[in-house]
Amino acid sequence: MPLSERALIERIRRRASSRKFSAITRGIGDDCAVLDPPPGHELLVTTDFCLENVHFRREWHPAKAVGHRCLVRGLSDIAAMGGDPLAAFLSLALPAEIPQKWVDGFFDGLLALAERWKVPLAGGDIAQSPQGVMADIMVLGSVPRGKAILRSGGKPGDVLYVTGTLGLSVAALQAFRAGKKPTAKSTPRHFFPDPRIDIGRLLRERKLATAMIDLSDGLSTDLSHICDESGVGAVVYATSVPYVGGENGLEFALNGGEDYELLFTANPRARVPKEIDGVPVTAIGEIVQRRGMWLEDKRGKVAKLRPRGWEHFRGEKK
Ligand SMILES: Nc1ncnc2c1ncn2[C@@H]1O[C@H](COP(=O)(O)OP(=O)(O)O)[C@@H](O)[C@H]1O
Ligand SMILES: Cc1ncc(C[n+]2csc(CCOP(=O)(O)OP(=O)(O)O)c2C)c(N)n1
Ligand SMILES: [Mg+2]
Repeated sequence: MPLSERALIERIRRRASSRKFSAITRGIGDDCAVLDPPPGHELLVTTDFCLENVHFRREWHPAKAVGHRCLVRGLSDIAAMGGDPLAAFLSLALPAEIPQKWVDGFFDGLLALAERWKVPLAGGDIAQSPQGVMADIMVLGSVPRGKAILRSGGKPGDVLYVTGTLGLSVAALQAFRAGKKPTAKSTPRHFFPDPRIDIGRLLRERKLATAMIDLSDGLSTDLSHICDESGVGAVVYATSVPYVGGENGLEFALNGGEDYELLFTANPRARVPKEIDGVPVTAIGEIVQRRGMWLEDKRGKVAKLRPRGWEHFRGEKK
């Protein structure tokens, strides 16, 4: 059984004290939080569910990793716009039978990541859930007016880039399904992914990216969002996609999901660094005028690339 609603909110309030943040006039404790965004900036707002047995399993994921991954989902969206996070809000529904120890672990993970990126938890809601933990994270961010990097800016001829190494997160899930016990040590990118906020900001500041998205559903599906919004197509070079070997390596990289890396397009003349903050930045393809997506293999053979990443309502499959 968790603490009472009142006691729980008091505990969160104590732990999440947002006094030291200049953008927060009023944090936890009133009807609304009062925010004071930097002058000349626009607000970014994103919200994402984190649901038991959809996004995590209590028997697979330590509470700390669940809290961390919950906040990462929002921070990664802010990164994908080239923005800086301002404040986070958490709506949390807990089943009556959950131990307070689990709840404390969840906040350990969430607040450690919030601290690392200096994002105050400035409000939220608590309710009893009829079944399973349900967390909805909302993150507000800011970006200089008119400078957000949209999904819609891709142009034919642009080069397609991705940060990091893909497919590691889904590989950990597959290991769980096979009865193995992957750990944060063996697969940190699954349990404790770091959001690519600094990279997103640098790409915006240096005007390098023309379009950007974070990889939550999987490269094939998230690339289709860039293509749809930009009104373009794309060719991906299979041999360039950064993944760790293994028979399913490429499949995991293309369709796995929850990589929380950045996928972006850039003008071919843009000087995109090969590495940013120790994270590799790899050219994996190009944007073309013709709508659709194609995968080119090492012999130059081209096949249709379909969006086969994560989709809710398609039944559990990965
Ligand atoms: N229930 C909803 N009501 C309104 N807008 C929604 C809803 N669900 C998703 N959206 C919007 O649809 C767009 C795509 O959502 P989604 O694919 O979940 O993005 P992401 O992968 O960044 O979370 C976003 O602009 C999101 O805000
Ligand atoms: C128990 C469990 N099963 C499956 C997955 C895999 N999974 C769940 S949701 C998802 C995709 C991302 O989630 P979504 O809610 O679509 O995020 P969004 O695109 O809205 O950011 C993946 C790969 C998981 N993380 N945990
Ligand atoms: Mg979403």
